[in-house]
Amino acid sequence: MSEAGTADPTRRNRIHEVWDRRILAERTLADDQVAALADLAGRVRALTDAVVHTRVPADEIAAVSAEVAALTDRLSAVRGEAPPIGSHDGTGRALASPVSGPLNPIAPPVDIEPLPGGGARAAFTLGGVYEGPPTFVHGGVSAMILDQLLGVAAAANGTPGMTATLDLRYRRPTPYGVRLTAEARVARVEGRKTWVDASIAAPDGRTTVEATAMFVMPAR
Ligand SMILES: CCCCCCCCCCCCCCCC(=O)SCCNC(=O)CCNC(=O)[C@H](O)C(C)(C)COP(=O)(O)OP(=O)(O)OC[C@H]1O[C@@H](n2cnc3c(N)ncnc32)[C@H](O)[C@@H]1OP(=O)(O)O
Repeated sequence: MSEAGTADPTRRNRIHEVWDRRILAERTLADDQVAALADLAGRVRALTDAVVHTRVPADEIAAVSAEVAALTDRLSAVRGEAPPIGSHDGTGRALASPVSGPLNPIAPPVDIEPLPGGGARAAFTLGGVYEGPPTFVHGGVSAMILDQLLGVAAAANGTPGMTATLDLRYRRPTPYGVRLTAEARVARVEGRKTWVDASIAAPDGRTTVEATAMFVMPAR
C-alpha cells in the first residue's frame, strides 16, 4: 500500500482501482456459497432461538456446546479477512448486514424495500432473542432496524450518507412475536446532509417508535 502515497494522481487512482478489485474479489462469494450460507445462517438463527429458550439439563447443554465448537472449527478452516459484500437481489444490500443481511445469523433479518423518491419500508417479526423488557423488543434493536431503514431511504433518494445523528422517541413498547411494519421517508436535503423520518408500527397500526436521522455524505 505504500505506493498509494505516490504524487502522480493517475497512478494513484490506478493503484486504488487494483486494490479495490482485490478487496472486492476477496469479499465476493460464489452463488452456490451464498445459497449454502443463507441456509446455514437460517439454521444458526434457529439455534440462537433454541439457546435462549432451552430448558434441557446442563449435561445436554454441555454436549451440544462441544458439537457447536467442532462445527465452528470446520467453518474456520478457510477464513476471509472480512465479511462478504455484494448483492444478490439488485438492491445493493450488504449480504452480511447485521440488520438485513441474509448471510448474517445475528440479523433478524429485516427485509427492507427501497421506495422510489426517497423512502423505504419493511415488515418483519422479531423473536424472543431480541427481548428487552419482558415480552417486548429491546430498544437498541428497534434503533438498529430504524437506522438501517432510514439509511436505505436516504440512499433511495440518491443522497446516501453516514448516520450523523439518530433521534428516537419510544412512544409505547414494541411487542415481539407479531408482524411489525416500518416506513421511512426523506424529509429534506441540504448540501451533503439528508434528514429522514421513520417509524415502527404494531399490528394494530399504532406507532411504537419514531425516529429522525441526519445522514452526511462524507467529504472524502
Ligand atoms: C436504490 C436504493 C438502494 C438502496 C440500497 C441500500 C444502500 C445501503 C444503505 C445502507 C444503510 C446503512 C445505514 C446505517 C449507516 C451507519 O450505520 S453509518 C455508521 C454510524 N455513523 C458513523 O460512524 C459516522 C461517523 N462520523 C463520520 O464518519 C463523519 O463525522 C461524518 C458524519 C461522515 C461527517 O464527516 P465530514 O464529511 O468530515 O463532515 P464535516 O465536513 O465535518 O461536516 C459536514 C456538515 O455536517 C455536520 N455534521 C457532521 N457530523 C455531525 C454530527 N454528528 N451531528 C451534527 N452535525 C454533524 C457538520 O456540522 C457540517 O455542517 P455544516 O457546517 O456544513 O452546516
